[in-house]
Amino acid sequence: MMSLLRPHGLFLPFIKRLTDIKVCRVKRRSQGCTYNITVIRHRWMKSLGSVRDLSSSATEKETFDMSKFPAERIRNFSIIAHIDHGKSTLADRLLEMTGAIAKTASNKQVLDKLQVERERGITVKAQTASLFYQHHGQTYLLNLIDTPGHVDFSYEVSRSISACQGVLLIVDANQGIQAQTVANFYLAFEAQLAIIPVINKIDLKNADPERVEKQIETVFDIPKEECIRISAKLGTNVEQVLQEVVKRIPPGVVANIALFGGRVSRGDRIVSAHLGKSFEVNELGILRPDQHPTETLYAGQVGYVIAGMKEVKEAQIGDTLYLHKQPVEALPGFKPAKPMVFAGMYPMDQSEYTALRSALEKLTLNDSSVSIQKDSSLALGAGWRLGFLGLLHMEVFNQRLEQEYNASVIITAPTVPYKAVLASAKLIKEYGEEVITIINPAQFPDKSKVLEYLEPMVTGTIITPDDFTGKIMTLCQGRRGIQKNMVYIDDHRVMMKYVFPLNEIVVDFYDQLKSMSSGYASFDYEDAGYEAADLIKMDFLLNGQPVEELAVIVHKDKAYSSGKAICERLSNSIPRQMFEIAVQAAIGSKIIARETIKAFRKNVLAKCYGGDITRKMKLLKKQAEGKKKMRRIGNIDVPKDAFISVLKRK
Ligand SMILES: Nc1nc2c(ncn2[C@@H]2O[C@H](COP(=O)(O)OP(=O)(O)OP(=O)(O)O)[C@@H](O)[C@H]2O)c(=O)[nH]1
Repeated sequence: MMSLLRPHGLFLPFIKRLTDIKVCRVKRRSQGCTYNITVIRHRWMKSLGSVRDLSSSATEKETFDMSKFPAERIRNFSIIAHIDHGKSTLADRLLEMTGAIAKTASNKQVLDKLQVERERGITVKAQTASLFYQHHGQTYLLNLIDTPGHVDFSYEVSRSISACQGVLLIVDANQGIQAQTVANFYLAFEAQLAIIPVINKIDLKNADPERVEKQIETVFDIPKEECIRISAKLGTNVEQVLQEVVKRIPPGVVANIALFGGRVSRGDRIVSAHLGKSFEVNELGILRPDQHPTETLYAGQVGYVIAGMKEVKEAQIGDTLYLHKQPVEALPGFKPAKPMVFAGMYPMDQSEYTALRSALEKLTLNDSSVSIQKDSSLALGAGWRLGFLGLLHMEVFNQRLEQEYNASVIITAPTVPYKAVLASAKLIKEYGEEVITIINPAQFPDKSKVLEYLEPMVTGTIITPDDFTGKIMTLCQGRRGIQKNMVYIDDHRVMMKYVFPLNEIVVDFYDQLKSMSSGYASFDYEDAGYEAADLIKMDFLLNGQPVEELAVIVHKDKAYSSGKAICERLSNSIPRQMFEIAVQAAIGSKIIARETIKAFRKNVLAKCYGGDITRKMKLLKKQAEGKKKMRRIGNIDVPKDAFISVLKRK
């Protein structure tokens, strides 16, 4: 009975791993046994009503009697794959076939709920849905957790994976195994999950499922007989997928036991072990994928709970919740997501500060992987320093701010978390620690204070058709990459492993890799610790004034080339103004590069001779609107995108 707390059981990892679906854990002691109940707080779904309304398409809202599902009829599984290999499409088909949603065109990609997800066609947030599936006269409860495909969100993937006992590993029948397929496979493999390889898009003209089966045998050592060939789009063989889920994925270890014990009901008081605060359970239920209230959730079941929590801090993922007056020890093993890219965020105009703060609070409520702290800058005023999982994550966050909260912000050049080992006991006392983390170039300590600087490293996996290996190796060397390994995974495809400084790949590496391989190469990376590096801080000056928000930390060997390149990009992105502007790069007091932006007077009324005042007003208004997208630094108008675009190599 006590195996409920096993680290790879349903509850602990599930709670550890889901972000937006607020998962809480309730442990209950009863008759001498400890029971563990998972409840999910799913607040943000409500606010997305405008994006999607399933209430008419889903079956009538009903209250489910969850006590009717013994653990042997529960399967918790996840769909993992490289981006665009068809996870969301398959998830939609599974939802349709189990009647969780109606079969209509408007229900496409039901689990992709965010506007940004629909626009970009990518999944950002892991979603969960409970499916009821009839198999051999029995009803099974299948908890499906959809996952994102992009590297930035692999954190969400590992969250989802740990909640499961099995995964569907989707591989595109045309593209074959890609870098994230490999990364995701290992996540599932290390978690000792049942892995069902599913070859999708067999309807495509160029589909070559046999070649993909061979790759799966070579790379993952899974016999090709275990692969299921499907077309998620047409529904071909999708029924077989559900059957195999029931057959091959074991029921949850924890759920086996939990069913006979603990439960949480509406009206119960639960206490957060993390905060010691108590909350009343106002509502709870399961997800199909809509919220369906139930009176009670029993151990072994997955659902949501709304418990009057008001701030994101009150719903820490990984927290242990227990029933009031029945305290338990908080469960270990919770590891928060680690931001890898930091950037400053400022309102376009200081008058928008309060509105932006409220938007940030709301948005971080459903994306707890974003770290946030107050910051301020001479040029940009009061703002924040935010930490993201990667650059795409940052862009998606920014896009959501604009779309969902109508907020317009300046994001400064992103930086990775560097470290510095301080040189003297006095400094250690002053900073409070021997090794400090630098997430803002403005805090970069001078060389005289430091024994050594350290930079974060990653191990990158690249899979590419062999035509492009030469070019890609040159690209990797240019990014200070060290090759560790190179193998053929079939007749034409090569898998390469490199160790890179994170800084070198975080901004534009993926874009360059894609464009030089005509989109065929794929890339994924994982944390590889820190290494000593010769780092310096480089400042940029506009008309002789250093602009702190433009400062970057670079490797010494690259200082001159990147200083020159950034000056060029800045001079291209700052529009001509009524006076000449000097753009300079400096290390300490030494100027190492310079560009000049020529003066230019744009008189928008020049063509408006005489008369029509309304036309004049219109032109002036248009000019004023253009200016709104600029931020004045000193007397220079700088476009809001200049800060981030300076780091993007063309
Ligand atoms: N021809 C064909 N196209 C498919 C099939 N399954 C998915 N697609 C298409 O492939 C594209 C990507 O599918 P998605 O389901 O969005 O892929 P995904 O893996 O969820 O993507 P991310 O969420 O961004 O990781 C879409 O244009 C789908 O219509 C299939 O079986 N056959």
